[in-house]
Amino acid sequence: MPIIIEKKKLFTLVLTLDEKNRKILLGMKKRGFGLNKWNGFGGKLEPGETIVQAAYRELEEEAMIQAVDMDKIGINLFTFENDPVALEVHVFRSTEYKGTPTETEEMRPEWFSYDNIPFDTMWPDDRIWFPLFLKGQQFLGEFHFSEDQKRVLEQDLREVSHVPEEYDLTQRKLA
Ligand SMILES: CNc1ncnc2c1ncn2[C@@H]1O[C@H](COP(=O)(O)OP(=O)(O)OP(=O)(O)O)[C@@H](O)[C@H]1O
Repeated sequence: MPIIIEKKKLFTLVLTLDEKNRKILLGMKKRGFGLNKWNGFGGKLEPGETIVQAAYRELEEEAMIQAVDMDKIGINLFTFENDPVALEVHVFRSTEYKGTPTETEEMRPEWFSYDNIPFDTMWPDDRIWFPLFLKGQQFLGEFHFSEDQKRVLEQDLREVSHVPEEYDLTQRKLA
């Protein structure tokens, strides 16, 4: 079946690392899309906001911390069987922050060792691209999901030396 994209929605996803202690901050999603999964912090853009602004804002709203640094490390394009709306998720890596991670209405934050990331309770694409993310390698990913959002049916992940401003849909690998 061809993968048809009629529309895409932009999202951010920020993952905060404690590189010295090889730990990553994840949040348990308490409501909405991705409920009961561990994930980074992020969400949709607000009107008039840039992708980077949205990344800082969502981290602050959901984990109550302020990133000091933030590097865009990759973009993942998610599609779902029988759904023409693609999610374009801009992934950021942050290694320094101010404040204390605190539980909010949306997320319960917790630190995990790099060797003990709870992939079984995360989006199934995460275990595929996290290895590149953790070592700081920039990437572009495409993941096509089953209609029930439980399984990755097709995937393409590549390393890049520059992450573009937006995903060029004409260069898609899965189509
Ligand atoms: C399909 N595979 C996926 N794998 C990993 N991460 C995924 C994902 N699909 C979406 N994501 C992320 O999940 C968050 C949803 O955010 P979401 O709660 O919908 O956004 P936002 O906070 O704006 O919503 P509300 O304010 O509650 O409406 C957001 O970070 C987005 O990047």
